[in-house]
Amino acid sequence: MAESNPSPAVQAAAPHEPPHVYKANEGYDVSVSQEVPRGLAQPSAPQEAADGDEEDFEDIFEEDDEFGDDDGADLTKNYNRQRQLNSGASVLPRANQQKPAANTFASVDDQISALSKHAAKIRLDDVKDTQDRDKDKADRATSDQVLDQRTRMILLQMINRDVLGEVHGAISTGKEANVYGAVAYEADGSRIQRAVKVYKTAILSFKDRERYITGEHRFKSGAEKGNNRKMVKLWAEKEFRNLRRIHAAGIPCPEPIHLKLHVLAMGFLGDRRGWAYPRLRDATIDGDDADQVWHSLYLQLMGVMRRMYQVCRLVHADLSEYNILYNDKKLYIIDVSQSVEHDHPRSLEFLRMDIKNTGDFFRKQGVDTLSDRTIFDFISAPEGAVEEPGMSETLERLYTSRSPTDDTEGGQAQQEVDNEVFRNQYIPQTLEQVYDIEKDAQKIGAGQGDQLVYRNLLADQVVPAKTGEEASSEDEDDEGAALDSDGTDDESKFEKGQPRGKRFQDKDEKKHHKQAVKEEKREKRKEKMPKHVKKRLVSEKSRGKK
Ligand SMILES: Nc1ncnc2c1ncn2[C@@H]1O[C@H](COP(=O)(O)OP(=O)(O)OP(=O)(O)O)[C@@H](O)[C@H]1O
Ligand SMILES: [Mg+2]
Repeated sequence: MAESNPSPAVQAAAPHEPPHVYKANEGYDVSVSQEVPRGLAQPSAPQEAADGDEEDFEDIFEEDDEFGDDDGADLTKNYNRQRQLNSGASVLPRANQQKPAANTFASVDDQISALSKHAAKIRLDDVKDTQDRDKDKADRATSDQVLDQRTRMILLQMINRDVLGEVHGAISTGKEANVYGAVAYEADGSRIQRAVKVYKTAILSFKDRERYITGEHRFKSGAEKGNNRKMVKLWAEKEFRNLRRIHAAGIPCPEPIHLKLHVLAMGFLGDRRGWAYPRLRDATIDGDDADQVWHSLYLQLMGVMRRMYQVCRLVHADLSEYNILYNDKKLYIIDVSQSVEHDHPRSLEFLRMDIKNTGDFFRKQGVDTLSDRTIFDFISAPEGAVEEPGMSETLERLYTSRSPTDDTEGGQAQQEVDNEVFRNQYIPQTLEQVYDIEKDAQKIGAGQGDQLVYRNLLADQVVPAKTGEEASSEDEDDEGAALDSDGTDDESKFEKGQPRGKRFQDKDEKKHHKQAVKEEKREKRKEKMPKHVKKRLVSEKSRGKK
């Protein structure tokens, strides 16, 4: 029961709840008091205990999951399945028991020995750690990046399928994942660099990740504690899907190539010799035009955030100089496993935090930035360009339309105050969360709707509009129904690039339309068939079909 288990991680943001403590590159911090879920409370190493146990490799040799369509319902299904399995985790023998395994134990054995011929292609001693080049490499090679047997098997399988040719040492070893350099060979024998992100399957910090999953329709049933191997798999899947969306939108990021359980193969962002591009944090930008470059990088990044929001319908949720790589005046977005959809109950809070963190960084570089609120509006406004150079032009216009005092010292102090106010303002995500709806409605009525922080979201976020057809085909009152973002939200809409709801309509027109639909429904209700009669008819009909 939700009441008996009031874990902060599974609750949506309460109105006026202060933003959570944010740690760069780690996302939002959980309060120290938070209980560690059972099943996750175990020492962080070794990753897996089941070395040499064939049964433990079975899922590796199962048919690959389909990632053909980016359908939200799929993930929800996975999650529901996961939840059922987890609810009896200790008594249930194995996840896939009900399904006849494609591979018998013997064939798993055979496959393992067949793969062993590739063993020499995993060469982790070849370390290219760009983050800490001076750290004792040998040390890390022996402690941090030892692969567990399952991971090794997955990598061998990827080698066997020519997804990878060889796997080299770690580019980065972190708390939640290690990233390895790899190469693949094209049909003509040419080498391509790859990166392989291996999520750690026995880590405590994954408990924190629940907040990014809970409330998102793609993970409707909420993250389940317990079976962390499955959790990590879903987490990797989330990064893979998010990467695919971002990549498809033409935003610079690693190309998603292959995913197997907790191992994700992607395009390598780095030079031909295998050195990864530096994080923006470590980038050296000098020369006479350095200021100009920093300014244009700022515009570039704000544009990327807008495009991610409007085209991919995603908020990065851990965007900072740590999760952006830099090369040749271009920014690359990485680490998107925690990125959330529009309908996540905290997506706007995360967006605001992304704006703060990136803004802070550019301000430190001496860039004259726009206020957080201005950027928030720029990113969330449905109208306007969603590609370059249009987005940069919009930003430049925002600079010129600033009050003339803004770039003076006093103006900047004022901006800091404004930013602080904005950061503490409560942003509702749904109509239910609007604190004082009557007051806000009055504001809109008095033509002051522009003062609302969430004004750009009125069309499809706070008051998600349905199309006329959808709205009139429903029995319930439209407001109530419109509040639920149903789990069946079809992501193919996103792929076709269709606008969601009626956000592109004129505001007045929308109001009139809504009124008309309401009117129509009121009329309909008068001659509505009683529910019990309808039920009977429906069941008779369906029986007739059989
Ligand atoms: N596709 C890539 N090409 C080159 N380098 C990469 C790529 N992906 C990640 N890296 C490098 O690996 C580092 C860590 O990657 P990422 O941020 O995705 O992991 P993480 O989830 O932050 O891991 P952790 O939180 O455990 O540190 C990055 O800072 C970057 O240096
Ligand atoms: Mg990172």
